[in-house]
Amino acid sequence: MVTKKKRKHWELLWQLIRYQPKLYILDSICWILITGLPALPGLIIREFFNRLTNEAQLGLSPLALIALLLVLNLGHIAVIFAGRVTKTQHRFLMRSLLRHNLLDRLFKNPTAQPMVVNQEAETTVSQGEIISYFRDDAEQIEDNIAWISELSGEAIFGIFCIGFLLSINVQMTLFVFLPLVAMVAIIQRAETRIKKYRKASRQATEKVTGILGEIFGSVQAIKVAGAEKNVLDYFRTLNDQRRQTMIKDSLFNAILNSSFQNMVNLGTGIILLLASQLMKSDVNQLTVGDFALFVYNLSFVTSFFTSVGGFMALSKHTEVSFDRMASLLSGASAYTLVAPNQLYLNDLNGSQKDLPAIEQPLRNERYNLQSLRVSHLTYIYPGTNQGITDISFEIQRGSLTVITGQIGSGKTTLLRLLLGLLPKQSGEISWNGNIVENPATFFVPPRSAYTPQIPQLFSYSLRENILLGLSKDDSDIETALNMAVFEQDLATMNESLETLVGSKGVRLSGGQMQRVAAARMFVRQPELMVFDDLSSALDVETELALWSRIFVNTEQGENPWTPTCLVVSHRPSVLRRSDQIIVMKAGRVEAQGKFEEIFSHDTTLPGSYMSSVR
Ligand SMILES: Nc1ncnc2c1ncn2[C@@H]1O[C@H](COP(=O)(O)OP(=O)(O)OP(=O)(O)O)[C@@H](O)[C@H]1O
Repeated sequence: MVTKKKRKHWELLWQLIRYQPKLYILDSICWILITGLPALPGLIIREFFNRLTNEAQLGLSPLALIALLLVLNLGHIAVIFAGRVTKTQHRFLMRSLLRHNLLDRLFKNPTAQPMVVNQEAETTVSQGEIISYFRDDAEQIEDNIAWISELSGEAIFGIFCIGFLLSINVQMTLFVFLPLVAMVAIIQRAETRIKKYRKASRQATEKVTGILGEIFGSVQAIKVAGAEKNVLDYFRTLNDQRRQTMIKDSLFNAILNSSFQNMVNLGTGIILLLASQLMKSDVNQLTVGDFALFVYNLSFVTSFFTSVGGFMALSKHTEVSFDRMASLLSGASAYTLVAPNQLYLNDLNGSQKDLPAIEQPLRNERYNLQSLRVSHLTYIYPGTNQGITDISFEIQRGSLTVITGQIGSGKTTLLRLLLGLLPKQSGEISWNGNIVENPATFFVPPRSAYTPQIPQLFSYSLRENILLGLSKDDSDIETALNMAVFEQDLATMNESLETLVGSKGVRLSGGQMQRVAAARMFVRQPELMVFDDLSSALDVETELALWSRIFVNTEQGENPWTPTCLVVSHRPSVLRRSDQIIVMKAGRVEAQGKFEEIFSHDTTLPGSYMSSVR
């Protein structure tokens, strides 16, 4: 079991390395030279000392040897500079690829809501918590990749130096391996603890970033409730927990690193004692130059072994990071994280590939809505008995269907289920008599568009919020805004379509946000328009004007369009002008039909609800 997991983690790292092989090789060459070039002065030092004892082999003057030393050091500085550039570029690519792939996968979830799978159970991850995955875990994996090329550089010269040591004295060299054996044994024994501490510290960080996100998202609510002290106390508790787990994690790491360092130092001490004995003895005598070279090379070998120890611990942390990121993939393979997707980032020369054109939705007569049928649709929220059960209805082209009912009766759940934003547990949806297999990918423009109860706007201009990458003329945007009854609001805005709406549209009123979101739908001219409770933010006249414009204006002009509307509403005026009403109660359809049929005097609907719509 353990072996399988280990292999998998290495396979993922290998996939990442293969993403940009040329850059990786260039970077590795730089790092081989950065770590390896300092080994060469050892030869010069031996020559220098042997010259003092008249045992030199090359016959170079001391000045020439010093000049050679200088040239080597200048070359070293040059490769350090090049290595920094390649390393930064490569690290950035690795981190970006992981983040891109994780984000791409999250967007593919029907709800685009991050969910983490832990022990078979799925739980949502808040916007604040997700930062820890995108920042800390991606950087951990990036660190591991960076270490591989640095360690390969050290390994090549480590082996080269071991060769030298062996050529000088085999017996002494064997002691070099003792610390390495001990380090491997320690890592094997400490594996569970390394992972446990790292997992706990990541989870604690996740909680802190999570609460920070929630605090900043609800400052007003906290102030209004006078809950500042309680919130800060809770924040402090989470920070204390984080401090404790981080200290454990860092301390354990530091203990491991220092024990590796000390083991290596002890090994070096033993070797030096042995060397002094050999230098004194008649047999196997070392020259002063040999000894100088041995000591010089020994430092490379020992620092390489210390790095190996650190690297083994780092790899365990990387396994934790891969596991954590993979838990967000909703069952997709961990390979999704390392898939070689295009990133469109600047390369080493500063050039960048052109971004792909945004796919413009194509209208296709074949998809024109004639009828939409929903049969026996059911969804119960996991772990609860809330949701909707056995919902059936049919919608005809060009009609207005209103879903109504008391709060919590399942109206939003029904819309979300129909649009594939929740996975249906049973039932069927057919579009023109054909079963819709995957509603999440089917109910998109130009087939369908949706405005949720709380519309999502971005901190861009009005134009960008409406188009979201779509290519349309200003006249189309203005027509859409006009249909959304926004023309008077637009006239008061100095910057017109270039007006910035602020983060999440804070510079707009609730009603303006709703109508901008509606204009976003209209500009796409979808066959089916789904609104979740427009009435909540619009006054009666504005809403009536909006419905009249939808059904009057769309049949005229250059591009006649026959939209079909499915809306949640409680407003009597909308219920009256609808073609069909679906009344929900406790997750089921309580009544269905035209206004007069449903709200006649002998209705069985609850009195309070009846009086609210009459
Ligand atoms: N994510 C969720 N997890 C668990 N239960 C949920 C979830 N979302 C909604 N519910 C429950 O499902 C039921 C239906 O909720 P839904 O939001 O569909 O009602 P609604 O009719 O749209 O309400 P409102 O008129 O207040 O918008 C409610 O009892 C609600 O508490």
